[in-house]
Amino acid sequence: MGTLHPKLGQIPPWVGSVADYEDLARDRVDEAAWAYLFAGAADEVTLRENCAAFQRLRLRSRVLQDLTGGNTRLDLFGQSFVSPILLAPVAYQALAHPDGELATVAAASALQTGMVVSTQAGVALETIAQRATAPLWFQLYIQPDRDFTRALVARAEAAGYRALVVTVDAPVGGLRNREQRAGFAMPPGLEAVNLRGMRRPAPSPPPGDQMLLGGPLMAAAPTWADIVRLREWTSLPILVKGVMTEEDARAALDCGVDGIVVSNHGGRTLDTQPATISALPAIAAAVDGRVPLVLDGGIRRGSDVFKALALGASAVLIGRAFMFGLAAAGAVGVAHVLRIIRAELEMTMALTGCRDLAAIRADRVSHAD
Ligand SMILES: Cc1cc2nc3c(=O)[nH]c(=O)nc-3n(C[C@H](O)[C@H](O)[C@H](O)COP(=O)(O)O)c2cc1C
Ligand SMILES: O=C(O)C(=O)c1ccccc1
Repeated sequence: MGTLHPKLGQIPPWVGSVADYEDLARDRVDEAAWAYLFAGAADEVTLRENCAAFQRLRLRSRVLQDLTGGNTRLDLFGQSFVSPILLAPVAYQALAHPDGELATVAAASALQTGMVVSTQAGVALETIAQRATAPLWFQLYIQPDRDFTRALVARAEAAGYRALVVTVDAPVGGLRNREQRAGFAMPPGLEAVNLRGMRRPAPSPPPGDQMLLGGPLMAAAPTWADIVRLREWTSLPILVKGVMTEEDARAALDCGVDGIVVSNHGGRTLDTQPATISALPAIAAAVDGRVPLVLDGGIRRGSDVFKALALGASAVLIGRAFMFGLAAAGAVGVAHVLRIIRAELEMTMALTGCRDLAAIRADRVSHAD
């Protein structure tokens, strides 16, 4: 976590966009933590493409529309949200700012924004819930110890979490060369407190020609059968996070999920996957409105949120965007980033002639030629 930057928390007057917060954050976070927090896998093709693909889309504005009574309200699983922008699950937020998840939940509460809390949070899920006055969802990594996993789900339910977001795209951590080059090591004192007391698989014997496949990690990795079992463990809505193909969207529907998060983990796991916004239309066509879709990856502007909604998402998660705010200025930075993206979304809606989220349809977006 290093030493505190002397200006941590001060926000200069020129800061007005997520990109500005990125500049500020880069200045205020030590290099190794920066590499951990913001790197992508391998050559970072997907990391860049998530953003670039939004920038290739063009808006089609309709003018002189009646915008009376305009709003960004959203109802999902019977829960009401003031905007379709939720905070993505991000592990170990104290790497960005000493207040970590507690700063994020304060900002989410102040702005009535939904927050998805990571299994790998550095603060107990119950403590975060006690601080929250906005809807919380719990991100679940299914653990090798399934009994422990079941107890974790029960804890989240008891603490008042209102949905489970099961991340399925990272049975093994991504290869992040930028992080390796920076020599990142987890600082002492930061741990996955929610997983304390869990049995861990014995370390594997020295491998022969097998390094990963055939080892204990992969043998314990979740499968679709675990999603079916999860359905029996909880009455909470279940979303699977990390779907990038129509085939997997159909498999998720077959398991009875309540929602799908179209995500490539922000380009942190498998590099050279397409941008999420490029994968969305085919997935939306396959799902055909049976469950809501949530998209994350590359959202840095309110116009990106708009494009995701136009192409079939009901809501989006932002990851790095709020983490830039957290790293630069703690809770105030997260709240400011949320205000910025929300204001940009409202302006985009006003200027494209969309009074509410239902008006944001595919005809408002085209591909740049
Ligand atoms: C530092 C960091 C830690 C993350 N930790 C988790 C996690 O614990 N669980 C999870 O499902 N996704 C995790 N993610 C992925 C995010 O939930 C999200 O999918 C991604 O950040 C979206 O892309 P964006 O950062 O471009 O908005 C993490 C992302 C970052 C940048
Ligand atoms: O870094 C990540 O993206 C992530 O999801 C994760 C998973 C396990 C431990 C820490 C972070």
